[in-house]
Amino acid sequence: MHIVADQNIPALPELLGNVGNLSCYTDRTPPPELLRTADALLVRSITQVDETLLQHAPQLKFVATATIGKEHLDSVALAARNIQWTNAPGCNADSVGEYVLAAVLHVLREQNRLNDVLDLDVAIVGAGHTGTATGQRLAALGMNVHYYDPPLAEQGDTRAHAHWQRVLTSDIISLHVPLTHDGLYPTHHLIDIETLQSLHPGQLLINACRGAVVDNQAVVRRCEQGECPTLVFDVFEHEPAIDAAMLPHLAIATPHIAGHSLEGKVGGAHQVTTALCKHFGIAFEMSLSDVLPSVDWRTLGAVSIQRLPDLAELILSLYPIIEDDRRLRVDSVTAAGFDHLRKNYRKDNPRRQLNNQRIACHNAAQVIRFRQLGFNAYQVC
Ligand SMILES: NC(=O)C1=CN([C@@H]2O[C@H](COP(=O)(O)OP(=O)(O)OC[C@H]3O[C@@H](n4cnc5c(N)ncnc54)[C@H](O)[C@@H]3O)[C@@H](O)[C@H]2O)C=CC1
Ligand SMILES: O=C(O)C(=O)[C@H](O)COP(=O)(O)O
Repeated sequence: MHIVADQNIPALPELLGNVGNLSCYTDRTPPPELLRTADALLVRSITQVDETLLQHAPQLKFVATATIGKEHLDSVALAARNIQWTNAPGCNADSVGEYVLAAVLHVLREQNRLNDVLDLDVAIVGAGHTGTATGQRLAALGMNVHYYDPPLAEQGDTRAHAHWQRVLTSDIISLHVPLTHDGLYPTHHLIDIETLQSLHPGQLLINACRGAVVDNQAVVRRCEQGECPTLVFDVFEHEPAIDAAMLPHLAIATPHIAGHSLEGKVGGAHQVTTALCKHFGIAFEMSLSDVLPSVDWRTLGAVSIQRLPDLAELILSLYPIIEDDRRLRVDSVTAAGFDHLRKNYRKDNPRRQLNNQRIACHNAAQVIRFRQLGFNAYQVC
């Protein structure tokens, strides 16, 4: 079997072992000479799998994306050729949760508002894998988290509501929806100029889902009026050709790396390998921990969860999100620079998740809160 894969999907040589011959491509689109003999194709979110690509792949039987997002796969074109496909649901949800946690702590610290957390309302827009991972962490800080998700509310999910006005009046609004253009609740330009006009400087809007969920031109227009909300964007319309005019208005801007912890990326690779083997009827028994590089465990004494400055200091020392912002502003405002930064994201020092940090706690309540934040917490006598 010939498997063609994006070179930036980690651990594939170990995972695929003897499953087939692996060829990797480095650009956004795999070259036709590789596609010609491909039986399976493994991609990331930057590869458009559409009729143009499929025309070059007459033998293709299976496509998987090692990402949560799947709008880059043309399901109609794939179905027309009877090609099975899948994404990797939830693979990097904890990574996104940690990204938003770090972003919120950074912004509140800069604004001298860390002591206000118990008064802050958080609207999570989209209560799926990434929204839930994010909401859990912000609730652990003591914030009042609610979930706006009309499709889930309709299905009777009691966590979810459908009150957009409640979103607009929240102190923090964090977006976690797929990019959709049709259906009852399309998300393309969900945040438009009208919405942006209604937000004020005390509010924080975070986009770590897809760029086009927010109208980027409207952001520039809104910010030029002044008195705009604080903005944190990991994703942009028209990536990798982002609108540089937006950057000065963003408190944190990063190159679509919210899901790029090593655990998130290797998790995606593991999920697509499992799906590929299942599709072709091949036995596959490797677990994620077989391929995830181990870390040197560190045991930290629990900082008091009530002392937010200490907790913020700890989390931001483990994931200094502002370094990702600086790299984008310095290196990557061109399309080539943006892509380069993503491909080489922390190559020498991969971002590891907080569950690699052991926290010694003195009571059960502390253990629960630290675990909700994502740490590997345990109780000492
Ligand atoms: N920046 C990054 O690195 C990453 C970005 N993403 C993006 O985040 C998106 C969400 O990921 P997950 O939470 O894992 O997806 P999910 O499929 O688990 O959850 C999405 C939720 O959004 C809800 N939803 C759909 N339309 C909505 C609307 N108009 N208003 C409110 N809620 C709506 C759905 O009912 C669902 O519960 C992905 O589709 C992907 O595009 C995901 C991972 C990493
Ligand atoms: O999972 C998703 O959806 C994402 O957006 C990824 O985390 C980032 O995309 P890739 O860089 O992995 O294509």
